Amino acid sequence: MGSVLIIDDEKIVTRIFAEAVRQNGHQPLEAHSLAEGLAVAYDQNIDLILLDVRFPEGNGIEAVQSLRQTPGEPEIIIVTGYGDPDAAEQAMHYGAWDYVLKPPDMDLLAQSLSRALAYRKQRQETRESLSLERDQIIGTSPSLNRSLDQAAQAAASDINVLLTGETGTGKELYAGAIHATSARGKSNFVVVDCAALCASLAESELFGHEKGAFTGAEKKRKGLVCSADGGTLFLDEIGELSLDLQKKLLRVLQEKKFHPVGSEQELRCDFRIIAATNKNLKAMVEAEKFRSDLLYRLSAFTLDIPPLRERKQDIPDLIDTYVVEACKEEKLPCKQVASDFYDIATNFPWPGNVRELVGAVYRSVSIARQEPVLFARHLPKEIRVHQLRSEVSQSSPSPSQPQKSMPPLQDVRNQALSRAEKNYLQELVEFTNKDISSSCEISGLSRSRLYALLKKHDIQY
Ligand SMILES: Nc1ncnc2c1ncn2[C@@H]1O[C@H](COP(=O)(O)OP(=O)(O)OP(=O)(O)O)[C@@H](O)[C@H]1O
Repeated sequence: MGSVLIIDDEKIVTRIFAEAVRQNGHQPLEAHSLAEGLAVAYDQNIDLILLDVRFPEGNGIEAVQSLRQTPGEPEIIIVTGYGDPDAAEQAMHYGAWDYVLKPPDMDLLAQSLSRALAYRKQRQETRESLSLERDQIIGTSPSLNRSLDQAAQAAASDINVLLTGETGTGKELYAGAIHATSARGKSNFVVVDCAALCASLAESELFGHEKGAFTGAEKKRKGLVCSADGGTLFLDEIGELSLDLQKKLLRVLQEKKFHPVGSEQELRCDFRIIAATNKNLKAMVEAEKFRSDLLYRLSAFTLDIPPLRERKQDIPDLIDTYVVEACKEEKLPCKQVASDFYDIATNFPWPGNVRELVGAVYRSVSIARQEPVLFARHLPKEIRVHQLRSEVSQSSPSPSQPQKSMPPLQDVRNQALSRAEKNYLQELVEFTNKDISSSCEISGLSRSRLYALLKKHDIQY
């Protein structure tokens, strides 16, 4: 039996769907606005959501990602009275399971529902059996967990993997984890930064050369491809590879054979490729800047790593980890982190993702030097300015725009999350009889993070 949340502003619709869900042996829950739906999804462990599109407060499709990130990581079926192919595509892109038109054929809806629940059960079972050596990858958000599951699947096979995602999201980290977990984990992990390959020497760097093959080739040299024999060749920034090298790489991928520069002898190597890019390779193919046959070969398994702004709940753990690391490197005593530091860092959009956050933590630690607590004041100025600007613009509506009567979805989501967080902490403190060590153990929070959250919610301990 699964728990199915129906979010629709028309009560008659939620009632009809609830009855159908009950008849199929599942437990229905109803919500009549997106905000209410989000609050229920944060409070309860929901398996699947039937989601309407048009709400007085906004578009249901825009809420798919937020709903997918609630604790139950539910599957979502969009049920709408207004068929729109673009909206259907967008819904799939955001991770919806199905897109069904109203009034739905109840048998078909029931089929879609049970398939989604069966898929979910299977995913949970395989998640338990597959794991990834992810020691360095910090975070527990649902979207990070989903990408880790995919990485574990990739590690269990030997096919080529294409990692996509914005700069600084951790593509190299994932590549290393996939390699370490895979059957090739004991052999070499060879990193090639395609953006740094110098055009005239790129071929010899990749494939090696014979002595005297060109001016300056004083010794025979083994290339990076050969060093990856038995292991993994990680091609970072693959979108930067010239068309000429793309052609040569394609041949190597197809035949696993190549000639070092200036050599007649053909070498054979066995390696797996993991490539990474922050570019849109499909758009590059259309612009004839990337070979479609190479993209096809590389992307047997594609894994998109979400940007940090879509997994804000990982930010406090990342801060805790990197504060410890920065203090160690700077040979400073370890610092505590005040709640305003977490709050401002969590509100910042981090266009440079985790790399930018790590840089900000290091800068804050070095500014604070011997001071024992990191406050928001220690964060780089541009981050504090961003916070200030958003506070000022929220508190003073522009005179030319009528004041909105509905809050933005993000605010509603944050409030729902904050409420759920407070309830959880109150129950935790009660359950553990205010024992901080067991509270940390049960919640998985670090001591400093737990203290900060208790303080934030004004909970006595
Ligand atoms: N989930 C994470 N946990 C801990 N550290 C992370 C995480 N993601 C990224 N980092 C850190 O952020 C920095 C950037 O990561 P990485 O180089 O893997 O990103 P990238 O996506 O390959 O970036 P680019 O596209 O610019 O090459 C590194 O210091 C890495 O250790």
